[in-house]
Amino acid sequence: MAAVSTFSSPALISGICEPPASFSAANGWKQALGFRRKKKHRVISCDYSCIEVRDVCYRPPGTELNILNGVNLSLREKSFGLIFGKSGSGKTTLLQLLAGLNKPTSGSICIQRYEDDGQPKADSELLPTEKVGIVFQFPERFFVADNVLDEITFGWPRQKGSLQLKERLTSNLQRAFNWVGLDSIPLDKDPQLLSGGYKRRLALAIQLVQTPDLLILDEPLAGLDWKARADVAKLLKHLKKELTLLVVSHDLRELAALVDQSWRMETGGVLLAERPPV
Ligand SMILES: Nc1ncnc2c1ncn2[C@@H]1O[C@H](COP(=O)(O)OP(=O)(O)OP(=O)(O)O)[C@@H](O)[C@H]1O
Repeated sequence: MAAVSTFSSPALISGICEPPASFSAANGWKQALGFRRKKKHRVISCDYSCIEVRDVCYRPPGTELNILNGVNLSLREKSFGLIFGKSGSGKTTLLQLLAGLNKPTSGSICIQRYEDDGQPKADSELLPTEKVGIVFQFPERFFVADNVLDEITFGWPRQKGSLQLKERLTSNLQRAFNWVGLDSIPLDKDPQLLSGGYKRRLALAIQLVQTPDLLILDEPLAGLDWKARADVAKLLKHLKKELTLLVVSHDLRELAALVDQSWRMETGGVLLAERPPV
């Protein structure tokens, strides 16, 4: 499976510049042939993409009540989005829709590209779920292997024909370990013997190996001591330079400084743009 980035590349800078005067003089033949000096022209393109949740409602199959009611949000690439709100308001339900674990009852979840002046560029595309990573609350409870290497490669393809994909994942692995600061941990260490903070780093690395464009985190600081919480928050600050992060959390104080956009989920599954109350 080829990794195709659905997000726009970093700002492109292209320019058509005149050569220096001395160079032009040496090329007098241009004038002889009637070439005109081109006006200096520099184009800086800063088009960007947003993940957009559009009017999404969700009602679990066989139930009578919507958990989410007309949810809208737009999160710019390589930014940090935070959703907070009361327990039971529907935050995790929304994350599950974004990760493709359930389908909205109505509405859509898309990638929309924009020109640098904010005008939409062509039609939006549905968000490809293979470009979304999700780290659940207390991810260490789902560790299955007895060493770090087996844990991180647990979901990798086992078929013989998937050599190319495995090679790509292996090269991603080193980068993911560097990103999360796991490079000093022996690969044969039992994941259950890692500290709380390092277990979270491992859970992040497992997702980062797949090079997601959007990484979703449900309560990434829950259950950690103050030092590990500070370390994971610092790591998330670093990660948002590389990819888009959408986080559900009650730990607003630690995360407030990272937030680019935030929303409160109200009881009844309504989402309102709001700064975290810290
Ligand atoms: N499959 C389901 N069927 C019926 N109700 C459900 C289902 N899944 C979730 N709910 C209900 O939907 C509501 C929202 O749940 P959700 O887990 O999304 O809330 P939350 O905001 O993430 O809560 P918390 O902050 O406690 O994690 C809850 O009342 C929950 O009981």
